[in-house]
Amino acid sequence: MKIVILDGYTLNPGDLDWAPIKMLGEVEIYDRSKPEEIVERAAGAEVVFVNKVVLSGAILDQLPGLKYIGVTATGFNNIDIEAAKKPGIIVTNVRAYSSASVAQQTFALLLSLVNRAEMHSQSVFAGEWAASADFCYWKSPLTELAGKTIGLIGLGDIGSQVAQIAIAFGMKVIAYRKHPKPVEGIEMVSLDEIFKRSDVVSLHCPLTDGTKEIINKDNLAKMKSTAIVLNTGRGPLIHEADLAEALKNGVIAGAGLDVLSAEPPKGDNPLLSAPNCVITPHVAWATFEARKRLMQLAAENLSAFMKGNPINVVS
Ligand SMILES: NC(=O)C1=CN([C@@H]2O[C@H](COP(=O)(O)OP(=O)(O)OC[C@H]3O[C@@H](n4cnc5c(N)ncnc54)[C@H](OP(=O)(O)O)[C@@H]3O)[C@@H](O)[C@H]2O)C=CC1
Ligand SMILES: O=C(O)C(=O)CO
Repeated sequence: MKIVILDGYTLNPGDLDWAPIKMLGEVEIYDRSKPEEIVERAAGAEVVFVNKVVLSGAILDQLPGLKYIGVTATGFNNIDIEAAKKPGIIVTNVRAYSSASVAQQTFALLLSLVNRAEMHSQSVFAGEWAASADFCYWKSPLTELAGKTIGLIGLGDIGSQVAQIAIAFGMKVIAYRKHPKPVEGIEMVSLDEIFKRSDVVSLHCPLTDGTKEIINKDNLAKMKSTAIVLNTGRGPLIHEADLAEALKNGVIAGAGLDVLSAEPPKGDNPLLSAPNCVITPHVAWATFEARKRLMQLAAENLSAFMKGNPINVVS
């Protein structure tokens, strides 16, 4: 069975072993593939693995031999699922491999906004503490999380772990999800209440037609002027120009983002020059531990498919 990995570099830049997948067939590995390279590279393959390569209907139409797409990620918004269904291509994703890592990064972003450890450290190393008249000083207001309300949009594998950390910080957790059901210690609320009541709004839902640009001018206007938006989900969950304006005009106080609408971003992305905005380059998933699990689970997905009992099929 010919297996083509179209964008393998970010999963395994050299610190992991492809062995779990190599055991399952004849594997061709590409670090990255440009859109115009996909069809030629995947031609004749029954299996392709992609992380962020976009497999549109137009591309899938040109791959008649393809039987299986293994997404080496949780989010699968880069695949045209309806187009894959027509010829019966099975698409699988990998759930929960990085939930702890993403929840950790969510708080890394939040703490970087409310404590500014890096900014203060840079100031100390620039000599400002040595020159200070007082034993302490701060360069930006510091905020205690205990007692604050965090509003989660999405309460699945990642949102649930974020909730546990928030509770450990003494925060009140409110949440909105697609299929609301009671969860101990968390108040389920409407989307409107998330925006109105939260000191921190954190996005943990998939990117779909229903969630695209859920952070927009109208919803930002409902938020407290002291509120923070966190996004470790997908960039297009946010209307970026609206968020940049809101940060500039003090409509909200800050944003911590691990994802942007285009990755890598274009130089003119308005968030790159927005105030009180912390951005990391889509690293939430990328701990060694999570990538190692991802490799193993992606191979297990393919193995189950090859045995005729596919698991983690997305629809
Ligand atoms: N930055 C990074 O490195 C990573 C980012 N991600 C992103 O995080 C997302 C979430 O991952 P994960 O928690 O594992 O996924 P899950 O499928 O476990 O959870 C998704 C949650 O989103 C909710 N949801 C779905 N549609 C809507 C909607 N229209 N409105 C509100 N809530 C909705 C679901 O609701 P319900 O449970 O009621 O159905 C569920 O609670 C992924 O889709 C991916 O895009 C994932 C991994 C790494
Ligand atoms: O797993 C995911 O959804 C990620 O974004 C990491 O590739």
